[in-house]
Amino acid sequence: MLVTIEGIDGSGKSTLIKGLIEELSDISPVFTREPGATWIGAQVRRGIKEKIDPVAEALLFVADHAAHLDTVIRPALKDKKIVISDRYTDSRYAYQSETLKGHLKDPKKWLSDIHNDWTIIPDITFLLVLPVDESLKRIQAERTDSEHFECKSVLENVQKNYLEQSEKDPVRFVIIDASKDKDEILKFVSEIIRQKLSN
Ligand SMILES: Nc1ncnc2c1ncn2[C@@H]1O[C@H](COP(=O)(O)OP(=O)(O)O)[C@@H](O)[C@H]1O
Ligand SMILES: Cc1cn([C@H]2C[C@H](O)[C@@H](COP(=O)(O)OP(=O)(O)O)O2)c(=O)[nH]c1=O
Repeated sequence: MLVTIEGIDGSGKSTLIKGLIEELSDISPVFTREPGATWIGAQVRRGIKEKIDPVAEALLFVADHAAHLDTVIRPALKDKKIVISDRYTDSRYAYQSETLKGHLKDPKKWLSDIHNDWTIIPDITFLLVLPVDESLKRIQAERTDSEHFECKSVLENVQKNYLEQSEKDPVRFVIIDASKDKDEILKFVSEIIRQKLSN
């Protein structure tokens, strides 16, 4: 089973994942992430830092996804493992629909077409939703250097793109009010994963 955790920067994904590692230790899921589970992911981070061309950056994210499927996701699913990924394809649709604006005629169509034949759709996606001002406050509280995605206007549209995605696939998406207490979110998410497993 493939579970993905999505949301804008600062929405609480890493915190939730840290909690799930403990909460779900009895069912030993494979925890992974995008970008970064593969060596290509390391180049993606370099690309973000160096503010490379948005099309090049998008293609690096897609290449990282292809390598991630090949080296982590497919083998784990084949072993009947539960896979939980911190970010996945919905991040691409949400963020690169923004960054590719003005560079491609129809970024959303391009992003959908480029994944279509080969990506693996998650079984369930938890989307952490939070007012952008709150997420920026959380990020500023803990980080010195911010990435080019981490600004109000971009994150407002990124969150809109996420919600648009969730409306297209209401069965797969579970919307989480990320302003709730982290332990309450953790309890809710781990219970849903267990329920889904027992179905
Ligand atoms: N439910 C929550 N309520 C309040 N603060 C939170 C909550 N979840 C995470 N945080 C804090 O917000 C900041 C960003 O959380 P993080 O999990 O790193 O977000 P993300 O991985 O989505 O960028 C951290 O300082 C974290 O402690
Ligand atoms: C996976 C992915 C991430 N991103 C962005 C989201 C983040 O701002 C940045 C780095 O991701 P990440 O390391 O998850 O940062 P954070 O912990 O702040 O969420 O890359 C994309 O733009 N497209 C993608 O496909």
